[in-house]
Amino acid sequence: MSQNLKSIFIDGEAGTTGLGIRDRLAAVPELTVKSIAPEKRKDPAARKEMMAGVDLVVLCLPDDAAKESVALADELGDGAPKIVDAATAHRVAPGWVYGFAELAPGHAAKIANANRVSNPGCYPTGGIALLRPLVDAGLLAQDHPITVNAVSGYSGGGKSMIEAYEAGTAPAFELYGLGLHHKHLPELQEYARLTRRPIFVPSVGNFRQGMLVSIPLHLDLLPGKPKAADLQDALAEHYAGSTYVSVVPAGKAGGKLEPESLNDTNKLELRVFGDDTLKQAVLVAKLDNLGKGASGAAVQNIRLMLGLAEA
Ligand SMILES: NC(=O)C1=CN([C@@H]2O[C@H](COP(=O)(O)OP(=O)(O)OC[C@H]3O[C@@H](n4cnc5c(N)ncnc54)[C@H](OP(=O)(O)O)[C@@H]3O)[C@@H](O)[C@H]2O)C=CC1
Ligand SMILES: CC(=O)N[C@@H](CCC(=O)OP(=O)(O)O)C(=O)O
Repeated sequence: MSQNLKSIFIDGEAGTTGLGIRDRLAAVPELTVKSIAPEKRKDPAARKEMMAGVDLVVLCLPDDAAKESVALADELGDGAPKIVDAATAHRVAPGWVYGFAELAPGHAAKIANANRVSNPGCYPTGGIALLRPLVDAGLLAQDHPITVNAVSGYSGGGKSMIEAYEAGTAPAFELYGLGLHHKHLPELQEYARLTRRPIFVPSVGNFRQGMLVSIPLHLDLLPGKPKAADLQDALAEHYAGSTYVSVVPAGKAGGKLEPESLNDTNKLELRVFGDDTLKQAVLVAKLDNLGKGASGAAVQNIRLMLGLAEA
């Protein structure tokens, strides 16, 4: 085995996101994954010892456990590994870089130079990807009243939701987050650069993985009254040359879109459906909630942070 292999510990390796990252990393010859004995996976001392011996730790844990792991890493001082946190815990926290490499020019370099990177939530990945370039281009006012609707496969809810759907005890389809305080709102608002809190209506359906995030817009309420093509052009310009994010002409979709075609990839597709006569448009992002929405993005960030070329 080469001396130059970089080592990674996945804290929470047995969970949905952890397993997805482990499978993806198995295909990366420059990296080796160090695993903890199953009976010690919740033992803080054993986790700290693992962290001391690796270049990077990925946290695939509930928020409280992720915060505990960061405290354990802090105790290692200069010997602390780099951290990618897949939980929600540090997504708008000071000192952390948000792990959406395509956010803005130069952002991938910020991730590459960071010691602590928070992996984005699945829904915000789609919402921010659609909104941020339009805000940056001046096509969308920061205080515009935005509504984000989304549907996710049930794997987005982790082990317990997967078990409920696979046991047949969960509903075929469900709206949730109707208390208007979904945990993804802070990062969505912050990294889309919105000054007005968006309304976010997520839903989950009886399919394992895949996701659509959609944002309706009245074009005559936007600065300069753009046409749908202007929004598409701005997105296409922002993502030109991107390996994983593409802007797809909506005409090909025939007014319909299903959520599963990007499953098991790290891809994100953006579309602008519109009717200029009606002065209306719907922006839609499609991604795999377990891919670009979780494990795929984590591996993209790990590669950047450990100096590996884009896969
Ligand atoms: N599923 C998804 O699409 C996404 C999830 N995430 C985030 O990733 C994190 C993990 O989610 P997900 O993989 O879905 O969750 P899962 O419930 O599938 O997995 C969580 C894992 O963490 C383990 N765990 C819990 N507490 C501790 C602890 N104190 N020490 C060590 N291990 C612990 C669990 O073990 P046990 O089961 O034995 O309790 C389980 O193996 C969450 O913060 C989630 O928000 C991020 C992006 C997408
Ligand atoms: C269907 C479902 O329940 N989805 C999860 C989000 C999954 C996800 O990606 O959120 P994190 O990245 O923040 O874990 C939810 O809405 O809480």
